[in-house]
Amino acid sequence: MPTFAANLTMMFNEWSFLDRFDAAADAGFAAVEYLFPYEASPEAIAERLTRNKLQQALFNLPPGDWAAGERGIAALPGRFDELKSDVERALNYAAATGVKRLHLMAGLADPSDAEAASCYRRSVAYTAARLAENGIDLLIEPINGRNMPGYFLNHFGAAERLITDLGLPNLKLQFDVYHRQILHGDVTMALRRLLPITGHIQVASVPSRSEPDGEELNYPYLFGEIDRLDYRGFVGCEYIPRDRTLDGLDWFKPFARR
Ligand SMILES: O=C(O)C(=O)[C@@H](O)CO
Ligand SMILES: [Mg+2]
Repeated sequence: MPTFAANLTMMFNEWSFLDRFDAAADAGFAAVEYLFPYEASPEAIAERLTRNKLQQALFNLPPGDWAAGERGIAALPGRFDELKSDVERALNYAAATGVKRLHLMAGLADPSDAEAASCYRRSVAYTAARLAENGIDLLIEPINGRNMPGYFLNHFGAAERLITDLGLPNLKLQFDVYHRQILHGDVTMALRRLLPITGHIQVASVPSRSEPDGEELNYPYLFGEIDRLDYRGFVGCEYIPRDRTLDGLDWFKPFARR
């Protein structure tokens, strides 16, 4: 049975950020993820995790100036020093939360730009090495251009090539089924082939990015496939509830912690 992590950036928005931990645990989740922890203190997050016996599945390294439209800095020339201090900041939260995987966002840049490609490679290699010293995996995630126009890492093949080329044991793929379906389709065959390099899976319905309970993808089949593949990691529920979060959890009831 997959271990689902509630995505607290998208789900449980009826509560304040820290109260979402309690709400997710009350709803039966054993793990949580979110985009960014940085507006709360590491200690406050750690306290909520402990109080609710929750595992921290994932969060992202700092993404640059998100409010100004940045979506990561790894592929952006001239930002390497900032990236290095971002890695230390994320490691501080990782130590407090016990998370074992972090996602590095690439940023908005032309994937065919040689300078961006070289910056990205250097940033990924540096971050993976620094995280390895702390027993943490680094994830990279292809993101579709409808949700994030101009995002550098917009192809599963490009992510796979970089992971294979660098050959770093703690560099892995964040396989977001929603992005995969929009970018390329062929979800099941891709899961089978890419599972050995996959460090985290995320789910949402396509096209609405809401509960994984219908529309274009057959999630009961895909959850079964994830089990048949003997995937031992987390499945992040990175979806925007159609209405109130608790009203949309019928799909999750068979998996809830009791
Ligand atoms: O957008 C996604 O998909 C993610 O997983 C985020 O971490 C990046 O915005
Ligand atoms: Mg995702």
